[in-house]
Amino acid sequence: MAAEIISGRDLAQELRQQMKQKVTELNNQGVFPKLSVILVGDNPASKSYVNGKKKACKETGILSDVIEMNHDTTEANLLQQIEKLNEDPTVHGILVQLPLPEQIREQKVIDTISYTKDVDGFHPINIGRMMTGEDAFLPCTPYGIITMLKSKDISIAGKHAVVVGRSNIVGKPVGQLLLNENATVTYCHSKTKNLAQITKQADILIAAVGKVNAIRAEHIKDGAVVVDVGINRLEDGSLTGDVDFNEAKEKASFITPVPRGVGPMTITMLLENTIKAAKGLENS
Ligand SMILES: NC(=O)C1=CN([C@@H]2O[C@H](COP(=O)(O)OP(=O)(O)OC[C@H]3O[C@@H](n4cnc5c(N)ncnc54)[C@H](OP(=O)(O)O)[C@@H]3O)[C@@H](O)[C@H]2O)C=CC1
Ligand SMILES: Nc1nc(=O)c2c([nH]1)NC[C@@H]1CN(c3ccc(C(=O)N[C@@H](CCC(=O)O)C(=O)O)cc3)C=[N+]21
Repeated sequence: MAAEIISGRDLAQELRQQMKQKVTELNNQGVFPKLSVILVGDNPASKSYVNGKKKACKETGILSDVIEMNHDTTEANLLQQIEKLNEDPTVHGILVQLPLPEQIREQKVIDTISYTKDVDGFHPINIGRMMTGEDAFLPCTPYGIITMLKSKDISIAGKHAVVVGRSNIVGKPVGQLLLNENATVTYCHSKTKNLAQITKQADILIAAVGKVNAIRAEHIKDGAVVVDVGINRLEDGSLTGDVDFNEAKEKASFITPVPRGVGPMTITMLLENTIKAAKGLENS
């Protein structure tokens, strides 16, 4: 059986259309949602992601501002810049593009962003609120994944979800959101033994590894839902995920492609979080 492909691009387009409306309504009330992105250094991949975010804001009527800082900028300088944005009432969302140069402590930066403007959902207060199920900014990639599953009426409650990867930005929070939806969740990582034996039990399999072909036919149960988060750039410049798509699509019931899968949904949820921030975290 060939899997149904879940197009993140199509869903993203549909949701962005609805968001335009929401932004217009806010504008009519004198509120102009604005995202400030800080980009440190000139990593080409980061630049390209930031451009994607800028373009998406523009399409939706959200104001955006990109602050570029030198590769050798100090941590103190960056923290000062964040404080300035924290205090600026015209700025609703703050995103510091990761990864950062090695002289800068990533966690220190995340902790400095006001949790009320933390549209990435990386601040410890938002992570804690996500765990307890209180209102929070949800991390964009995990939130996008849950939105994709729901758009296809894929039931999550009672399903065995296996997450391969345990980073703070993808693996851990996607497992938490699946748990919040009443899935039974298993995490795998680089120290996991017999990976295929565990992933083969998954009704919902999330691959967030960052390695080409980390997931192949042997890892997948017949009829599983396969979500490919990986973004790997091949030598010819093309993008591919963590899943061997051609093998997987023959076994899965649903599968997300790369590109045009989870990536566009990540950006869409960032827009959603920026609109939420403009309304005020506690009033949305
Ligand atoms: N589509 C999107 O919107 C986004 C895509 N990405 C992409 O998703 C991928 C993952 O990103 P991120 O979570 O930040 O990456 P990290 O490198 O932070 O995490 C990778 C995880 O995979 C685990 N891992 C590595 N090798 C193996 C293996 N052989 N078997 C099982 N687990 C393994 C690691 O284990 P351990 O913890 O033990 O080291 C780690 O937990 C990347 O390709 C990234 O580019 C990221 C963000 C957004
Ligand atoms: N503070 C912070 N927040 C992030 O959300 C964040 C980050 N740092 N650092 C890097 C990762 C990666 N990430 C992606 C977003 C969109 C696509 C995306 O739109 N991808 C398109 C392809 C884009 C292309 O062609 O280059 C697709 O998959 O179809 C990919 C990856 C967000 N991240």
